[in-house]
Amino acid sequence: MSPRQLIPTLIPEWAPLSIQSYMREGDSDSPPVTPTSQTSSCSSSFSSQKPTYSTIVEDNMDIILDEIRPYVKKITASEQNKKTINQYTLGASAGSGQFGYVRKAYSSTLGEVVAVKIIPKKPWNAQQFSVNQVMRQIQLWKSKGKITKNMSGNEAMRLMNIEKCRWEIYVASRLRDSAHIVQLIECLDSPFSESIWIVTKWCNLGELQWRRENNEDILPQWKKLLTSDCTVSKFAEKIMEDMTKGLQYLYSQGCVHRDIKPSNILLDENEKVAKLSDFGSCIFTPQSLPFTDVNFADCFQRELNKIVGTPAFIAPELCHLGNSKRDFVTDGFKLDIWSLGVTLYCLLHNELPFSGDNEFETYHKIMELSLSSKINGNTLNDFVIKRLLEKDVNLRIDIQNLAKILLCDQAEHSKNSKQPLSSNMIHIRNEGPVRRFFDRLLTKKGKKKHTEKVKDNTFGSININSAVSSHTDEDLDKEAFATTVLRSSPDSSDYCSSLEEEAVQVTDFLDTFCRSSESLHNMNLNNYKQNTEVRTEKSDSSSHSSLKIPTPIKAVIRLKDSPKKNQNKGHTNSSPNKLSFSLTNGSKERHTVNSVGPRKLAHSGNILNFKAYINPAKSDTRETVEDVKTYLNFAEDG
Ligand SMILES: Nc1ncnc2c1ncn2[C@@H]1O[C@H](COP(=O)(O)OP(=O)(O)OP(=O)(O)O)[C@@H](O)[C@H]1O
Repeated sequence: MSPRQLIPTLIPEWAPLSIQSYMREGDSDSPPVTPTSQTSSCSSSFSSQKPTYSTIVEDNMDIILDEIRPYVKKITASEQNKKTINQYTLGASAGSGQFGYVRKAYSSTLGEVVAVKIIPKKPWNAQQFSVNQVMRQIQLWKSKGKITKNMSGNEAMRLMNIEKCRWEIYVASRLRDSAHIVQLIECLDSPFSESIWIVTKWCNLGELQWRRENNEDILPQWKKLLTSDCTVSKFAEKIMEDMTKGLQYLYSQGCVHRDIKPSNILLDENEKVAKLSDFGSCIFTPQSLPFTDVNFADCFQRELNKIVGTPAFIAPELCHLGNSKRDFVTDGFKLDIWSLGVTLYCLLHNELPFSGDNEFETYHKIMELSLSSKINGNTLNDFVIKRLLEKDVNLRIDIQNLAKILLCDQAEHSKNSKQPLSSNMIHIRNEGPVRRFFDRLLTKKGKKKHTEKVKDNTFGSININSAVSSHTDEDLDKEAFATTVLRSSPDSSDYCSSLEEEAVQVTDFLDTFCRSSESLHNMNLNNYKQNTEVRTEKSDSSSHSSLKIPTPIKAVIRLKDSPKKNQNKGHTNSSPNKLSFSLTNGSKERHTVNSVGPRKLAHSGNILNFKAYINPAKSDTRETVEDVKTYLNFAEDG
């Protein structure tokens, strides 16, 4: 009987043989090669490749592994029919994402229902990694001496996918101390398991839904979270409160989420709380990671300027593709504030604020379309539009101020009531701090009716009169905004005296992590949906697929879903499904990319969209080789 083949695992020492054939003899325990210590013996042009956030993380994977080890348990018992695995009895499917599917399960040790996310090690979505990405990764591993022999694309993709899971688990393990984050319980894996199993707390109401037939409809899910007197506005306030707490916690950990949207917010009826989930796009500031690198600050900065997330929720400062305003992002935390603003807007208006026929049109609207016509005198709505959906990143409210403004009443409450305010109680209360905040704001408005220009820091500098009664952006006193948003005003003590004045310090906001699971959202989702066996009724109300890609380059590589491909099935060989290649140098990579050919590329709608976006004056409907080059160059710079 031939021995069972070992499959790579989260914990490398569990399946040493599986990668041994790619490693230099006796090299498996050698320290990681840092970008700066690369030797000139690496013939590939990749040896001089600029370090990125992800390469730095990868170089320090040993440290990441040490951190996640306590959470990774070996699969010791599982049934063939997949009804049980270790102490978990699996139940119904709860939904699926781009990389795996989620099942409800019962934990006999915890005595409670949990969620189990099952991620196949070999990506089931063949488009999760582009050919380009896989080739680069193989070259990188080669240049660092981590592999010596050629590796098949499939094998590389599997290792890349496992590495992506390690990061996601690491992030989740760092974010376990907040009631507003979906908590990681543990992960299961073994050298014989085709999948990685991530166990988290169960959120019985599922992802946040927002689309409804009529604007004033209250969704059943909402009523379960906010049991009494649920209105659209009150529900949105509740989400704002919980998400502010969630983001405040992320900020305290130096973590930028980068994919805040309704489908990444899960609702828990028992705790009456909304929680943030899906940490695959998260990045930590260099200061908050347990390793250093001389290039880290720069790489973080570059990573922050990549388009990662979900197009409709991406902040305007990221949408300046291909022009001088790129590299605009220095404060990653404000990207999340914007996305929260979009989420709240969806709840309040039952529509996306910015939505185009393709991602580039969406970006254009995000940058150019004013929401001033949506200012309607509703305090919450106007606050969201003026402060969270402020296009100028310098004027947008930051998380410290948002938390200070919205949550200070809660701190006062706990101080005054002497009653310990458990997190559950906070959420069960009908009159949450946000409600009281807005009520108070309205009262204040009445009191200050005659004040010319109210410098009221309850709103972190918002001009109360204009926030409540004016209907245009022009009425905003931006200068007052800027000064009060950017510094913490002593006047705010009036309402926030019980709060710690100092937010947790994150020394600077440079840089990022290059997510290895880059994907172009539309193509990915379609393809994935075709591939997956698990079909669940995923609410259309909130499902917007993430763009886990710094650039649109995947459209070049992924021809699978292009109109041309549909007409002519002869392109299957260019599909990443069929990846089986090995590379020795960068020029060959170019060849491979070019061999896809401009003619075929001309059928990728995304290139045309990209072209129109970069140069709206040119209205031709055909791509030239130059267009493709521009596209690739842009992607390379991404
Ligand atoms: N802890 C949980 N409790 C309850 N339901 C969950 C939980 N985690 C996930 N789900 C359900 O499973 C679905 C899929 O979750 P998953 O995290 O795999 O994907 P996603 O976040 O929607 O997408 P992607 O990972 O592609 O960005 C969710 O939309 C949600 O409905």
